[in-house]
Amino acid sequence: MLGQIARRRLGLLLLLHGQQRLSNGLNGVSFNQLLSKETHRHTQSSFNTSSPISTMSLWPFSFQPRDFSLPNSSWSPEMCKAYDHYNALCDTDTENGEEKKRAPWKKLPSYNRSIKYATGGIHLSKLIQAKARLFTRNVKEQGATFEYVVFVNKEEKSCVCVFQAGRLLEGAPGHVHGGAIATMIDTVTGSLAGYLSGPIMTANLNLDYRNPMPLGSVVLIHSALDRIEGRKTFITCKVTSTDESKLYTEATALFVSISVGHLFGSRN
Ligand SMILES: CCCCCCCCCCCCCC(=O)SCCNC(=O)CCNC(=O)[C@H](O)C(C)(C)COP(=O)(O)OP(=O)(O)OC[C@H]1O[C@@H](n2cnc3c(N)ncnc32)[C@H](O)[C@@H]1OP(=O)(O)O
Repeated sequence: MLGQIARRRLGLLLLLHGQQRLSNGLNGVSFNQLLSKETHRHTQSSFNTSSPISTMSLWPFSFQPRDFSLPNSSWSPEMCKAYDHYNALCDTDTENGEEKKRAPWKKLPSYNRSIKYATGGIHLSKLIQAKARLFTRNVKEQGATFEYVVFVNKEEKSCVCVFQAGRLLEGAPGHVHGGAIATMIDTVTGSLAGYLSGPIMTANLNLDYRNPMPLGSVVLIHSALDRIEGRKTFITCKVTSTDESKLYTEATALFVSISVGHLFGSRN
């Protein structure tokens, strides 16, 4: 029984890669209504987290989980500028909540773990490893590691991530570790594949490092759907400077759609 509940919850969570899907679960409340578009308000309100939910509900999140992809004081002016640029391309709401325009761009929210907001009590928590944290969001010090925000263009089936690499990501002296770059590429291409195809796992990731990326720099990670063949979703990716004049890394990735049971050791 608990296994069934966990599988159902995890199925929901794995589907929730996109803001569109997230907003569908908010009882008609647009996710944009929960997010301020003003950078300073983002900075103040993003530290608010909600208290745990003790009762069972079909919705696994509390209403205002902390979104780690909102501006904070560690963001450089270049990071804020890129964020503002893409955020301005997203849907906007009027004051009474009705959408003023429909834009193809959506900002994806980013949590340190989805499970924190699941309900179901102690038994479910044990099943889903309550101490687990998303790798890219597991250092509390802001700006020390991965600062990033992902914007998806649903019409073009592409996305752009604005990424600021913190001082704890050093590889070659003064430059970003290749594994940290690969982590971000996996995260961004995986987010796009999950947004488009539902529950997936990375099957193959190919990287070409073209230029060293200075530590502390802000880059754009552009990802786009190449093709879908049955269970296989192929994504292309390139990492550039914010003015796109410099190419840092190119990549291709293959994601395979999985059943939720795959994560529990079942291949069915
Ligand atoms: C809101 C909450 C969200 C929070 C999330 C935040 C975002 C984070 C996003 C993070 C994202 C990060 C995510 C992560 O980091 S996921 C972690 C890293 N990945 C893994 O651990 C995956 C391990 N591998 C597996 O589990 C299985 O091998 C998979 C599931 C991949 C396939 O096993 P399965 O038994 O299911 O399928 P199959 O073997 O019949 O193959 C099916 C098809 O695929 C083709 N194939 C398979 N492998 C390869 C290969 N290497 N190159 C080329 N092709 C390959 C194969 O030929 C076949 O093609 P065809 O013959 O049908 O044509």
